Amino acid sequence: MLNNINPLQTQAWQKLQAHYEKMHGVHMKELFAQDPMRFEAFSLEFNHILVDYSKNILTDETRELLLQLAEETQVKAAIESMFNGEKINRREDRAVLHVALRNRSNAPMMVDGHDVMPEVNAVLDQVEAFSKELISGTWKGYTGKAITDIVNIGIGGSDLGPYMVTEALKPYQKPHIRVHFVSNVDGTHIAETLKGLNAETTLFMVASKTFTTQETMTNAESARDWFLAQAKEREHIKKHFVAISTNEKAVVAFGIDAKNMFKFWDWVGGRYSLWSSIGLSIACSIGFENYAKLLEGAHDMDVHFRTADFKENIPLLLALIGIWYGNFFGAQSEAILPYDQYLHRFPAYFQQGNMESNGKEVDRNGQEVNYQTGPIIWGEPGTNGQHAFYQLIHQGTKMIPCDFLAPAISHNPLSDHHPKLLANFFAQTEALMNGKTLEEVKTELSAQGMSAEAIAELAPYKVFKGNKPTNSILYKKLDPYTLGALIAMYEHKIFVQGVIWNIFSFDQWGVELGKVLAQRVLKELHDEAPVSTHDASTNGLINAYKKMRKA
Ligand SMILES: O=P(O)(O)OC[C@H]1O[C@@H](O)[C@@H](O)[C@@H](O)[C@@H]1O
Repeated sequence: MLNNINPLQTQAWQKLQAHYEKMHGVHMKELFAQDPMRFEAFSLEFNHILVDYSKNILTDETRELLLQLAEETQVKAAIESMFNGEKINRREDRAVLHVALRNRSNAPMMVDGHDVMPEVNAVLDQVEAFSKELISGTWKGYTGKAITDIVNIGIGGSDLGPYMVTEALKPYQKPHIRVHFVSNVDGTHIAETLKGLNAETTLFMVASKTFTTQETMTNAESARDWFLAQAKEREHIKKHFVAISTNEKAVVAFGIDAKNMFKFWDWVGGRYSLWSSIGLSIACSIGFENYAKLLEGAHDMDVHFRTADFKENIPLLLALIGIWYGNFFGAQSEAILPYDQYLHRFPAYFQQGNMESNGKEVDRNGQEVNYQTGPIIWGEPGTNGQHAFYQLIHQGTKMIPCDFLAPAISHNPLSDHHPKLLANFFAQTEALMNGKTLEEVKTELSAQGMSAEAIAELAPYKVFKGNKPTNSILYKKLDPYTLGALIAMYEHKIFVQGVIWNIFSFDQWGVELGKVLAQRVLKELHDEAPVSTHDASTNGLINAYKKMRKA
């Protein structure tokens, strides 16, 4: 079971607090100057993924104390509880076993005393068979034509994962199958997606764990209307709609053949579900063999996470570094900056992964925490971000620890693009670390022939303090295996942080409020009469909306 330890009560926390007093004035430049082996001491490798965490404000002692924090908060036992299928999602009384979905060793994984692997494998077989039929064109639409376009309809975990992965693995996509994602209840999303599609050759995947989510069901109904406007017969739905869900009753009620339902289980959290049949769109886009490699990469990272010594445990160390900045330096956010265009949805994916998991203020005793929990996650691909928001990272008043990710080999080695991209990747972390002193700026400006007066005026603006922490994650090539490993790495980082913060990472009660409120307001929007049931602002806005629509 999970511990119930307030991290502030640990000895390690007290020691880290004292250690922080020593460390917060230290410049990383000094740490590099003191230790020529710093890169070797603070970097790790995992199957063609190099994680360099040496550009952080930490020493051996910091690492030891952080590792002690992980010991004292019983992270090891928590990892075992997850892998052993214990109900660590306690407020929903569920196990947390997405690791079973990618358990390529096939060793038994137990939930409620039974091995889930046979069911997991059965659904994977179903995914494999279906994706093969679809890709080979054996699966035919209602007029006998092969499918050319897949539309995945889902939101949150039923959208972000498959969308991110299919974008990331575009080089592996089967060219004759296009995949589209519709998530927003804004009718524009589905309307624009359906433009140019042909009902005869389009297959909809309605992806929803609950099969009750308003956005998804509304989009699915509109997709069905669009389809039936052309196909006419309801009977044809079964050739063009499949469902991915845990709710068979609702799937059948929608008109989807139970045979075309791909199930998963309540022990798979939405934001951890791309490894389940929610990954069907991925398998149909890149082929099952590639999807299996994605699972394999994640599985190998799982094994690393479960078995590696803490000092060499990549997800664990990344988690501890995050805690070091969030809880001691007061950093509010973390940026994920992929120097890999294919990963353009990766930050958005982990925005949900991280913020829905660890955006919690109540601990495992039901008490409000008196320390910081989950960070704000954001980011955009480099080099675009450099020309947009890096200014604040370099010279703003906030500390923003950044993860830089990049492939050594590009899928698109056009002329000098990749060396230029990677030059930026290396230069940025170096600049963020070193900064530029006033002296350096002055020397530079005077070499340009500037007058002493002009230098005095301009120089302060050109100073970079540096000492901005970064992790550099350099991988050989973005293939399915590597992507699987990278995703699992971040998932486990989030898990460790939740354990240490003594919060429940696998529920998401905070999302529920909006759903309930929107239902109430929706009823009022269907009525023409002005409303007076809310606060003055909300009443004013709703009534203005009603008036604008009439005018
Ligand atoms: O897959 P369904 O059930 O449609 O849920 C979709 C999403 O809904 C949100 O409210 C959250 O709870 C997410 O974790 C979830 O992924």
